Amino acid sequence: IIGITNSKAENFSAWYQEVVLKAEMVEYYQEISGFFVLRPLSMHIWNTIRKWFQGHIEEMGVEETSFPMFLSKTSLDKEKDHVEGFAPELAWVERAGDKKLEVPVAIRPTSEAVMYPYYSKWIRSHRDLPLRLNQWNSVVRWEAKQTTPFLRTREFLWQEGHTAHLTEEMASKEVLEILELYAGVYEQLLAIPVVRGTKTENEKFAGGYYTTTVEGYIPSNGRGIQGATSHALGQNFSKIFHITVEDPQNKGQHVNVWQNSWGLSTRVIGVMVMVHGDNKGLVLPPRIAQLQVVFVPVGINKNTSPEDKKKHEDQMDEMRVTLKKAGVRSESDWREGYTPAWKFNDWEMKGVPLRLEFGPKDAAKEVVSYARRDTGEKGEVPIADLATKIPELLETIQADMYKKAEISFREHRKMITKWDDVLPSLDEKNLVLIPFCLDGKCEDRIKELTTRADDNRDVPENQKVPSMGMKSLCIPFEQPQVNDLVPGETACLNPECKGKAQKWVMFGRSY
Ligand SMILES: O=C(C[C@H]1NCCC[C@H]1O)Cn1cnc2c(c1=O)CCCC2
Ligand SMILES: [Mg+2]
Repeated sequence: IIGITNSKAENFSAWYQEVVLKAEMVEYYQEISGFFVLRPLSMHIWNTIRKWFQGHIEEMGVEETSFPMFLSKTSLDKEKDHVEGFAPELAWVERAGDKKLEVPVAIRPTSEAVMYPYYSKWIRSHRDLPLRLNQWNSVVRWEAKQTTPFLRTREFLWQEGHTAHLTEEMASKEVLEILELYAGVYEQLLAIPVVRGTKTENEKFAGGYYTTTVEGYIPSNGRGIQGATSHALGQNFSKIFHITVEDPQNKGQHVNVWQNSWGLSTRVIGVMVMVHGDNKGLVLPPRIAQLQVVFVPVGINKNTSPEDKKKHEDQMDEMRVTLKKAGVRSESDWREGYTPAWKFNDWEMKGVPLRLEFGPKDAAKEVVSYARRDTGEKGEVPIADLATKIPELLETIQADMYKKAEISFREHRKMITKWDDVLPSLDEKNLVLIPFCLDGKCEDRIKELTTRADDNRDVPENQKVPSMGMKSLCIPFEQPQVNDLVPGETACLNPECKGKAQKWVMFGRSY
């Protein structure tokens, strides 16, 4: 059978794996587990994101760089505090050919330790600031946990931006500019709403000063997912790597520069699949779809005369040219030996946003029949109006996909003021906003208190009650303006905590 055999609601993880494989997005790399091949459909999405993001950071004055993919043990040991937690994920090269390496080298899991010795060398005067470099590359993190395409892989493509500034103000301004671009990748390209906020002490990048993040929501399981992070590093790394400039305010004094680092990876593609996909397969937002429109000829069969078939083909080619001129990416499916219905299923599985059916009856009426992938809605467009109506329809699809996801996310963000309402709310696939004291120990306890002892009931997958506890996802920039939380007065929601709530914090089961 073609088409997706797993149901998204019944077995989400099996559905996901099946979709990314059958839609020809990825291939499992059989030779070594945890690695995947990205196929053209995925690379088109990644390249669309890259072009958009690259254009914006160039406007900001960010330049491109490319550093070696290996780092030496010596430079790694320099920042052992922040790396130590990650050491198990480092992949090492010990030998080249049959020669043992004097000093083993690690494959970069991220490039701070590779780049910052050179930041120290290049940044002498405050005139060298701001230094803003970004690189598009891949990194390796030898995950111990189960890997899954796009969401958790041992190698992934990303961009990593690393900047240095004279003052904390200049650095913090950029942190937010970049975060807004990350939100734009999700909201404008992938039709996915995200909540912007700050990570708590427990969840921030340990080597940094503070972390800002865009958080997504997966309706199928009600879990939160980190979308991308923009970190203020403070002066932590410039102290470790001695990146200083003479203070223009008072000569002779040296100040450590203020740094940021920011990253967005191919994980975004996995989020898009999970949020928009359905039981027929992928549903692609038109702005990132390699193929936006597929023409399928109908009503053509062995009784059709060769000249009629030829005429039909020419008309379809003409329509494709019209669409190409209007900036629409389309193909015609003339595959022999497959019924239109078979073709409809195939393109639906691959997520093509809009199908145009064209048969002799349509030709007679000088229309083309359309079917939207997101809603299934059908209709007709006069051939004469293609150049305007089809781009409009694609933008409508993009907007409707976003709207649907935004409503779903908004409806599943619950403000909770009674501790006993937390678990039931999580079990209804919600994220929760709770009055929280911001203390790391309290957060650890909240995770424990909301972890259900797995009683190993052998219930069917979709009734299996998730046992994981809730983590903090972010402190939303947009704090609910209600008086249920008076900072410093309202109690932290954790019943065991004596502390006072400082902020509404979004918690949830998460990836
Ligand atoms: O990578 C970062 C911070 C920063 N790196 C650059 C891009 C933005 C941001 O991700 C955090 N981090 C996550 N994961 C790991 C490391 C690590 O530093 C280092 C060791 C292996 C695993
Ligand atoms: Mg990790």
